[in-house]
Amino acid sequence: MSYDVEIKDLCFAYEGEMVLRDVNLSLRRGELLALIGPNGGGKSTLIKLLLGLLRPTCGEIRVLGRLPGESLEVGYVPQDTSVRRFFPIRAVDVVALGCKLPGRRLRGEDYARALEAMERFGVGECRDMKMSRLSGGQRQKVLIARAFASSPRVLFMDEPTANLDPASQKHLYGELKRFCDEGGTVVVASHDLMAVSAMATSVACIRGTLHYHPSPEVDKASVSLAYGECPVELVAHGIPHRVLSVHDDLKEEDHGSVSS
Ligand SMILES: Nc1ncnc2c1ncn2[C@@H]1O[C@H](COP(=O)(O)OP(=O)(O)OP(=O)(O)O)[C@@H](O)[C@H]1O
Repeated sequence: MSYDVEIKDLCFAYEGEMVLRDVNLSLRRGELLALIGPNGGGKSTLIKLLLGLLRPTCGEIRVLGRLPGESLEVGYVPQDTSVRRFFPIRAVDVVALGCKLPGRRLRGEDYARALEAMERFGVGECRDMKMSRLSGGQRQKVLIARAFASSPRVLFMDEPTANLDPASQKHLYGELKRFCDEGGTVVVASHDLMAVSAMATSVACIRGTLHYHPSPEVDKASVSLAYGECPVELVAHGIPHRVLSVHDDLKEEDHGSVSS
């Protein structure tokens, strides 16, 4: 079985300080993984490792069978959408650059794809505006459009809905679901537990290490492991309910790592 994303015995330290350890994860094609966990839990660090922006301290990562950063079929939405105030790039250039292949100039076809994606995410009218003049939500939508416009097989998204209004969030979740139904694979970090649980096919709780759940229903014990003791309500299969099930005995899942 080949996986779109494979992580084996990963650990990572910033300047000697270990922030991720014993991380194992295997994602099949079509999977939409919601990455949840508290502030500082390691979600952004894991996404940066998947992108090749950081290198593992130990262990291995493969994305589409290659080292992180090697595949061109990977789209990314960063958590930080801020841009330098005086950086004079237009929104449409940001999106078109996401479509450009390395080693060649931007072409008309890149701009056509960029505009189509910008229209799809409701920022077509921002095409000629400088990034620094856009609102936080508009900037986020431009970066989402960029990720989709690059025709990815795999999308990594770090808090992509943080600046979006409810209608735009719903639209993005619909697009992500469609992307996965058509054979794409997504890892999305989010604090929006209800929404991600409703759209995800699997959930990983991360707080230093990773606890994988092959379905979007997360038991209370795992949420406690990830978040501490805060009460959490989740939506699974579109039906709101309070998560009550507890299993003391966390077990090895078939293709993820669950440790106690
Ligand atoms: N560049 C860095 N240098 C040193 N430590 C860092 C750096 N970036 C993050 N960390 C630390 O790594 C840990 C994990 O941070 P990370 O940003 O991955 O968490 P997160 O789950 O994405 O948090 P949030 O929900 O707040 O975005 C934190 O303890 C953080 O302080």
